[in-house]
Amino acid sequence: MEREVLAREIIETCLEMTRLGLNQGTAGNVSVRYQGGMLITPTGTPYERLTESSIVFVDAAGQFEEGKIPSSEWRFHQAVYHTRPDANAVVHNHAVHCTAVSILNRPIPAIHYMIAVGGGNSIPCAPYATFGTRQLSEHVARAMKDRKATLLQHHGLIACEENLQKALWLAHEVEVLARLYLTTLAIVDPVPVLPDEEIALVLEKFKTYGLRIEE
Ligand SMILES: C[C@H](O)[C@@H](O)[C@@H](O)C(=O)COP(=O)(O)O
Ligand SMILES: [Zn+2]
Repeated sequence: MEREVLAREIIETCLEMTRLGLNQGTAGNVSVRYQGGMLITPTGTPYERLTESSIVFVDAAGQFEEGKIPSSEWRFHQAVYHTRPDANAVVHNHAVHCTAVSILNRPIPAIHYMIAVGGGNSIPCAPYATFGTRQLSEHVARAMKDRKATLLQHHGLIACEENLQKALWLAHEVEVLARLYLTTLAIVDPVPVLPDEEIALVLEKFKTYGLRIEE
């Protein structure tokens, strides 16, 4: 796809993320895999101010275009693309319920069968490291080796998918799971969970069932 079209899709994804209540201020960032590297949102820029020319190309070596500064988190986006060849889009946000669970430093367990959207029986919580660091990107790579989403301790959420629409959809689903988890956790701890065999069955069914949107 042409760079300008992808840049517009990135901006639409950012704006939709805010409309869905998944983000606030300049928190979060969005990227797509592009020409061996990625196209990514610039650092510290309110989404409503973004234009196609604000989007930054970062190459495989981590070099970026002159005169533009990519998201401070380009390293963990790059780590996801290395770790997950199936991912073409990455979304990061500070959604309130995901971030609240991350502060408790807990994975989201199999409280609902939709946990399988993340590729397993839990949404993990990657250990804390300062934002923008190589250490954080290493934690992300480890957590997302066998998952499409992870919480970031004391920080937020990352989700990846084959395209931007699906990555945003996944981020929204995980936020719903986090909300369900916190709601039930206020009543009982540990929260009842589905057995691994049931999640394995749902994972199998999800191979042919999922979000259907026209490209
Ligand atoms: C401090 C940053 O907000 C950090 O939380 C980062 O992870 C983020 O969400 C937005 O940073 P960028 O504007 O640099 O993408
Ligand atoms: Zn962040």
